[in-house]
Amino acid sequence: MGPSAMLFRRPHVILYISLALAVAISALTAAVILQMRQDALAIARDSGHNIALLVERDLKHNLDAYDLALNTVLHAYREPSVLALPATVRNALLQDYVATTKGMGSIFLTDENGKVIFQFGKRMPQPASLALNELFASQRIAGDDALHISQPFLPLVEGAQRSIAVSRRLSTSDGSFAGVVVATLELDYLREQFSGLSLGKGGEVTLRMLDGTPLVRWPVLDTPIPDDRDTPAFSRFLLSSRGDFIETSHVDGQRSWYSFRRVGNYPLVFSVALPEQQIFLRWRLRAWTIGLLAAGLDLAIIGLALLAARQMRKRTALVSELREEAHTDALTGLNNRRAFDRRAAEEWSRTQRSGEPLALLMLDIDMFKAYNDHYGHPQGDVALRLVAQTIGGLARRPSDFAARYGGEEFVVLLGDSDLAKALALGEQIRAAVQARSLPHERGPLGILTLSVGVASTSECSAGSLEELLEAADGALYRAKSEGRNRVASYSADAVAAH
Ligand SMILES: Nc1nc2c(ncn2[C@@H]2O[C@H](COP(=O)(O)OP(=O)(O)OP(=O)(O)O)[C@@H](O)[C@H]2O)c(=O)[nH]1
Repeated sequence: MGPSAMLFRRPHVILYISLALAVAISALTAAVILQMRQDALAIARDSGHNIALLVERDLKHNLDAYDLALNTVLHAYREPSVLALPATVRNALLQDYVATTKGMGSIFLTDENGKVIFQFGKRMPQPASLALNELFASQRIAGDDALHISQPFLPLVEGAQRSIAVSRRLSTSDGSFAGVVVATLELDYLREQFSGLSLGKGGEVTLRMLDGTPLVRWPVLDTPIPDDRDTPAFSRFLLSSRGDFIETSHVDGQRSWYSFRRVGNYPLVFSVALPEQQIFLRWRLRAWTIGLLAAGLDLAIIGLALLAARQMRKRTALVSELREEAHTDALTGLNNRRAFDRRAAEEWSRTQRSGEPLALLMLDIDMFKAYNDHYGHPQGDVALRLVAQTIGGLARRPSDFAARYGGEEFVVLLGDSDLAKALALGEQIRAAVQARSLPHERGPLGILTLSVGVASTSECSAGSLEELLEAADGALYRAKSEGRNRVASYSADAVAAH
């Protein structure tokens, strides 16, 4: 049997195959969607890293330049030969050094009393109006001349912008306080730098001091930059010099992907936050599209398989119906002549091999032409059905095979039956038909009867199926000629007459 024939016999197999296919498609789709999600996160992560890295390097570079400017001024004022120069020449010289720093508000140097000795910049702070008293006081008591970054402040100068001050302490040779050198950095400059970053919708960058003081945020908020020093996100900034993590923002309650870096050795931390919703926005759209397509495909496959299975079942039912019809006599419901021929040939071969006897009954309704003529053809059909029913009801063993041989003639094939058994069944059938007492005016007894011819290989030496048929037919002829309504065997001695 070929694979397609096997499928036709088992339509549920196609359903199982389609289900397996649908499951495989779903699993593959889920794997692709998950991979795409990871890719989306990886892209956001990379872009966060890159932004943090580039900005951190730029900030560090800028602060290093500030430090260099402070040191230049500092060293110049420790150098007697520079100090000997006229103030205008000295200042012009120094200006050239410090003018390269970006975002510079101003740079100035004071003596130990806060008196400005050198100053340069767009907005010159007046010593009396310095909002840097605190810085000055803390540098006075500081034990070293390390770089100090101040809290943000607004210089008391017209047009000044929020700034931070980067300062170093001037010490005399014995280490006592000799003044400060201070450079102010306008935070707007940094904001401007940050504004050029491409962060996507909802993304933000923030520069904070390590004590949590926010300095610059982009995009700019309408409200002051939220102080988030007590948030879980900020506490993670303190754990290491760089890293990334997902955390819920305390500002808008959104989960965001954070990437952060400390700015060199300065007490500053720069962070990038990209909202998770935004990171997965495109992925979500694609995932839905792919997911729906896959679901549609699954449904189509299962639907088609259901349809095909239904068609196959219909076809199988039709085929068996046709097969049944091809072997059944339409009028009586008994096996037809073709079915008999096939079965008889099979049985003949089987008994030839096994040596078991094979018997045959030929049955013919008596004076049926007269019955038809008298009662009409339709009633003749009724009688035929009744006789067929009687024969079928008695030839019930699995090895019995009853068929309509043609017209008003029937046959019964009896596997593993000798003549005695066959005669007994013939007699049983004859008696049963007689017992029905169907009126037949022209019949031998005034009721419908039949004659039976019997032959069995146990008694006759039939060399072929045809010879066995001929023997049974001959016996039937004898039953008819000897008066009808009787059973006769192929030999004259075995006739049972009634
Ligand atoms: N109603 C009906 N009659 C059928 C059918 N097939 C055959 N016959 C009739 O059966 C009759 C057979 O008659 P005959 O072969 O002459 O034999 P008989 O009249 O039975 O006489 P004996 O066999 O000698 O007893 C014919 O009249 C056929 O028309 C059928 O399907 N339906």
